[in-house]
Amino acid sequence: MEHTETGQQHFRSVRRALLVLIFFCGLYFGLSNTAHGARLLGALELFYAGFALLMLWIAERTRYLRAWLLAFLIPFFMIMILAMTLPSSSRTIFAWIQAVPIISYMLLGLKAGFWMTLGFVPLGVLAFKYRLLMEGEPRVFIALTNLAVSSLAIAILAHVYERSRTENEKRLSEQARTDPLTGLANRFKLREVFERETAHAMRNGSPLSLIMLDIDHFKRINDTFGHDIGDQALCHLAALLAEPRREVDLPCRLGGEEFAILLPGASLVAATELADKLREQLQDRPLPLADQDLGFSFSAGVATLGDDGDDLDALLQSADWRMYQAKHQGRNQVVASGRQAPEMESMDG
Ligand SMILES: Nc1nc2c(ncn2[C@@H]2O[C@H](COP(=O)(O)OP(=O)(O)OP(=O)(O)O)[C@@H](O)[C@H]2O)c(=O)[nH]1
Repeated sequence: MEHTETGQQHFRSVRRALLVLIFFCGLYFGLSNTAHGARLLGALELFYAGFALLMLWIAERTRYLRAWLLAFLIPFFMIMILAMTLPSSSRTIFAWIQAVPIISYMLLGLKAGFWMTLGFVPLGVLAFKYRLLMEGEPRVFIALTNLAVSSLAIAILAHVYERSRTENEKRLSEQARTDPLTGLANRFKLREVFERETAHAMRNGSPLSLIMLDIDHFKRINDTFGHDIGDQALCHLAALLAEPRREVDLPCRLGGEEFAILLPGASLVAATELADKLREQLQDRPLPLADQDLGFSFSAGVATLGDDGDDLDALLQSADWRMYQAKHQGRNQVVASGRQAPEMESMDG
């Protein structure tokens, strides 16, 4: 199941609604069955009304929600099917078979929803057949077909709905992590990947470095050639940064004409060499325009995990300071040493 913020909110609202519904149904049927003498069934239904209330409370607190939901739903469906086979229960109880796919997909998501539906809907249909035969129903086939086909239709709809919902959510979540102009990752994704890669680097004692780069005199490009050509220059550089190297490298656009590349496994020296190589490649590869080639350059600062800080902000700060140092020294160059992030300086000094 997706774990985006919107996905979590959707899942939470659906879960609350279904659990509240199960609570009220359990309460109503529990009381009514008890009043009509079906004490065991009534007691089980009242128990489940209480369990649904407890689940509402647990769901907000547990780290093992999926396991709790399975522990809630599997006996719930088993009791439902057991109730169907009892001669004392009303035959209309079989309408609940159709709720199995909805409850399963909405509470458990696509995969677990599919397996729960596949397990319990046929069981419910079999229970219905048993009940019809027990009661000497003359038109068993047509009654069974009605229940099986309507349950299948609901199962298919629940599956298609849940699949397209998760796909849409995935697409939206990808969009939120992508810079719309260049198609590179944005700051949000950089932070996400940084957290993951830092944990990995610290576990394995491997290096991790960051290059930050900024196009030189970009305002001049905009002013001279227009904003559209400025955008083309940004995309041109983005394409160069995105050229395949190692799969773990993450080029991203931080905003405006500022870019960064996260380099898991790369030392400061290796990252500096890469920044310099990219700088030379950009010089050899100007942006082709209709009547001329537009050459431009960038200045870059490089920082590395550990020596320049342990979090992204510290690394960005060091790399940013060095990048501006490169600008002051005449632009079109890479700086990999000099002032560190303030907390690192105070540790050193
Ligand atoms: N075309 C285009 N321009 C942008 C975009 N985002 C920011 N800019 C422009 O980028 C320019 C940045 O200019 P400055 O910050 O002065 O930097 P610079 O001209 O590159 O000068 P130095 O960094 O000192 O070399 C501004 O003119 C912004 O309007 C964008 O998405 N597209």
